[in-house]
Amino acid sequence: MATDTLDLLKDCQLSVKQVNPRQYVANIPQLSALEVWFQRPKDIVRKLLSGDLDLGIVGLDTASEYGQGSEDLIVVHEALEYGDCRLSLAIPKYGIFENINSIRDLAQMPQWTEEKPLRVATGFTYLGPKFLKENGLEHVSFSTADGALEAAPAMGIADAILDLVSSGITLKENNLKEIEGGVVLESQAVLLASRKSLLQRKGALDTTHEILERLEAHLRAVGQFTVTANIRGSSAQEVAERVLSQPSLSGLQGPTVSPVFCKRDGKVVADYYAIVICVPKNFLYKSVQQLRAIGGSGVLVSPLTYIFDEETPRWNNLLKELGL
Ligand SMILES: Nc1ncnc2c1ncn2[C@@H]1O[C@H](COP(=O)(O)OP(=O)(O)OP(=O)(O)O)[C@@H](O)[C@H]1O
Ligand SMILES: O=P(O)(O)OC[C@H]1O[C@H](OP(=O)(O)OP(=O)(O)O)[C@H](O)[C@@H]1O
Ligand SMILES: [Mg+2]
Repeated sequence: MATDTLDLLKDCQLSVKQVNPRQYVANIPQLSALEVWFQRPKDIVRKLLSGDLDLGIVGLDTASEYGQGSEDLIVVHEALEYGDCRLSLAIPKYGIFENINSIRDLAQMPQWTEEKPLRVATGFTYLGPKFLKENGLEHVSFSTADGALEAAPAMGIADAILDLVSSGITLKENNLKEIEGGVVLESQAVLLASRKSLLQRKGALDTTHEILERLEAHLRAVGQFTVTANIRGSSAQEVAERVLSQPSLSGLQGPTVSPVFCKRDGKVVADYYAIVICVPKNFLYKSVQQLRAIGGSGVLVSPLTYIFDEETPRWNNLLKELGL
């Protein structure tokens, strides 16, 4: 996730300057009051809790596992849109599990007793037991490892595993399957803060505000295109009405309509109007079709870099969360 994090910050014009890759401290020239430290994900959460870090970027899975519901940990941005994965329970496809397809089926298997519990291998020793208990699995024992958990059932070390799944390829290659109701949480990269830092450390809240604004402006923009087109019409009002009659053309705040002037018979007239709208990327083709349907021509599509709103909803949520 480190590379994706650096790429995201760069896209927000917050380039992290690291002297060399073996140095764990760096800076961001645009944010002079900030110091960047490269740490293992779990250590980032631990150091937020101990007060050694003010802000951190990790997966929600790591935040939940090592944050353990602490009141001092605040999720400032819950969807940085990378590091997508889920924490999920998986069992072998074969043997006694062949017809087990849900966590209910698993809980109802007669095999699990106090003497011979369901053996689960997981690195998530806080979330794992909590989840299985909440799902009615009484007789469970846990073992832990730092990686390659998918090997545990075939090695005879465990009956099930609880680990991160993204494409599902690792599970498939190891003859394992996920089951209905077995997802503990959906995860992606999040921006975390220490509540104490934001309330007590001078400048921490201002810096968080700036980072949050840049992240939101960038992430809002990546899903959109700016579309401009020329439309023949009798007035801006009439063109706007035609544009707004189409479901995919309303844009962020309705269309901008400007007259396109030309000189005819010595007079300056406007027969055409230029419209500018923002369009979600997945609606692009539909929007182009709708523009054509209302007489649009010369459709230009450009990427959007930032969308700065008046104020970001997440900033207001953060202030509320902090009681400010
Ligand atoms: N296969 C995956 N696809 C997408 N995201 C993943 C995947 N595996 C892990 N992640 C996300 O990346 C985060 C970091 O995982 P990763 O295993 O890369 O950390 P690490 O640097 O190896 O740390 P550690 O050594 O503590 O395991 C996870 O917490 C999770 O949010
Ligand atoms: O569903 P997939 O796309 O196959 O990805 C899932 C795998 O990715 C993670 O492992 P990682 O590569 O981080 O190795 P590790 O378990 O040794 O940390 C996770 O622990 C799974 O093993
Ligand atoms: Mg890992």
